[in-house]
Amino acid sequence: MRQMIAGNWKMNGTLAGLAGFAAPLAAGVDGVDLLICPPFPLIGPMIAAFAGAPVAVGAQDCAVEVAGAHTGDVSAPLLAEIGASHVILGHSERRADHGERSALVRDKARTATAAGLIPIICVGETLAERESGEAETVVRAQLAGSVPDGFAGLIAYEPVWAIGTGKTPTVADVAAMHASIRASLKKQLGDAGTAMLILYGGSVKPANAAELLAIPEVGGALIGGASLEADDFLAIAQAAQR
Ligand SMILES: O=C(CO)COP(=O)(O)O
Repeated sequence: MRQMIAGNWKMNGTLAGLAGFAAPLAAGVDGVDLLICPPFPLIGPMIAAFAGAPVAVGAQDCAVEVAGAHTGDVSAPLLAEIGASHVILGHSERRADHGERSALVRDKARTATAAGLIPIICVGETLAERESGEAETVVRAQLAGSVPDGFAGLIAYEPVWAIGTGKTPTVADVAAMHASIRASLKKQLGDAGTAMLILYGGSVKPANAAELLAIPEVGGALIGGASLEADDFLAIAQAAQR
């Protein structure tokens, strides 16, 4: 299966830095889908910087409503209109910082899909949940709540304790979680759940990418810190399975 290497810039990046970031990535990486999700104001300029390059540009969130009196929110139809292809939904930082619950993530996924965006729904357990042996139960519940019927998008498994910490789960733990997510998706979505890409996210770096990306049912990576430097992002993409 063709893997996707996606960057989540979070609240990082500058307009001044875009051209320097885009140039080394402009040729793409054969056999691998590339996506960068910068902050909202950089989406349009990044699409322009990657014009003609095989690199998609997406958003990190969208509103559940399509338009109206929602100060500070950004609508999925507008994101689609300016050329965004994907939208990350339910990232643990949005669940933690903005109180986003799974039901809202599910409704945002419906709105995004209707607008023509491809959602990437994030799930993942906290350290306390992992240490108490509840990781798979927590993630199953997040999937049941966040993934709408008929969903056509991607899932990203991001253990909260691995994000920005330099810690990663063991290969066996990633394999077990991705197998569990696959089983949930098949149960919820039938055939559509069989081929859906399940990305791994959390401290993916050039040094550990090959090992993580070779794990069965890992369909690619969602990368925070290491997506900010083109060389690191490219090195991770080159480690992807083809
Ligand atoms: O949250 C992440 C991507 O969405 C992962 O972030 P890091 O790669 O910085 O750990």
